[in-house]
Amino acid sequence: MPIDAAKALAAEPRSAEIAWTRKDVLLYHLGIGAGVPATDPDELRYTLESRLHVLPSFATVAGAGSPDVIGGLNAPGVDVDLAKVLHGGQRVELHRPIPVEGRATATSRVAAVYDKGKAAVLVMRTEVADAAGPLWVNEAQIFVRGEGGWGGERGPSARREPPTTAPDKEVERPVREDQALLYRLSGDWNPLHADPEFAAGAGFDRPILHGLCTYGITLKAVVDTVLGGDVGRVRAYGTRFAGVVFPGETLRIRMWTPDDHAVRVTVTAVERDDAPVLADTLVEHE
Ligand SMILES: CCCCCCC[C@@H](O)CC(=O)SCCNC(=O)CCNC(=O)[C@H](O)C(C)(C)COP(=O)(O)OP(=O)(O)OC[C@H]1O[C@@H](n2cnc3c(N)ncnc32)[C@H](O)[C@@H]1OP(=O)(O)O
Repeated sequence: MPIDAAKALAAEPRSAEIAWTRKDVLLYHLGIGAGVPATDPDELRYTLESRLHVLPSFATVAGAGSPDVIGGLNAPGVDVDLAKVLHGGQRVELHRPIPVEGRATATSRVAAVYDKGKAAVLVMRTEVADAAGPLWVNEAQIFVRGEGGWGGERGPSARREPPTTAPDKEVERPVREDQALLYRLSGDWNPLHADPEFAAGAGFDRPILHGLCTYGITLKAVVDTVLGGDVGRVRAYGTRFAGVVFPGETLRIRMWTPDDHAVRVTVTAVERDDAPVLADTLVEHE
């Protein structure tokens, strides 16, 4: 059985030591499109080690590749075909700003397994702490096509309507043709994002962008547009991946600021009649 929900949920949390350097942070920032224009002082805080601040979505890649971290798919009771996997959603909660380099312990477990009939949704939760205390919590929702139907709990519904009022801010962000090739160097080597044959086997005309790359591009746009470029103001950031992005497309990022502590966001693909890309997206901030 590819997903044994009972076994996955009963498994003890697993811990792994993770570490990251300024170089990892710089590479991540380039992978989500930072540094354009290269000499813009506002960009240098993402690209120059002497001025470096860490975009909080770096939490999703810090320590990526560490074999004991089950935030990826190596969890007990989970044995799925990578070609059936899509990233369904992501939430990061920050306890404090992420240091530009660090060592920490990541503790991961499968927090929920939902049976959507034609698909399964796995919820992977990872808590990260260093010697000074808790740093962040990651929760990833992983959508596994063709794996439902065992009679399990259906879980919450993802269907919600976007805001109907005009946004307070709107920006466009072009996605480079080689964005996924850069982004994957931060640790997600899934061939779905680079290998045309693998992508075709998964049902796509060409490789698609990592969901977490769109996630990072969007958070940077919100921080730069609404939060005065201050990454330290972000408290939490959640989204649902509502549709694929192809490298080379343009993202339209719309922002609503209903109060002093939240930014609601939608992201659409401009060249495909504003097809939804990110939905149910909220940045909570100071
Ligand atoms: C650490 C992190 C580990 C990362 C692992 C992943 C590795 C990465 O390399 C992989 C990626 O980056 S993939 C790229 C990013 N993701 C995407 O592009 C997915 C985009 N979304 C889609 O294609 C569809 O919304 C799709 C296909 C997701 C759903 O569309 P439909 O099949 O049409 O579903 P629908 O009929 O609308 O709904 C069926 C039930 O599922 C729930 N649901 C829908 N979208 C969801 C989503 N995104 N996440 C979670 N649940 C979702 C619906 O609510 C519905 O359930 P219910 O009937 O109970 O409401």
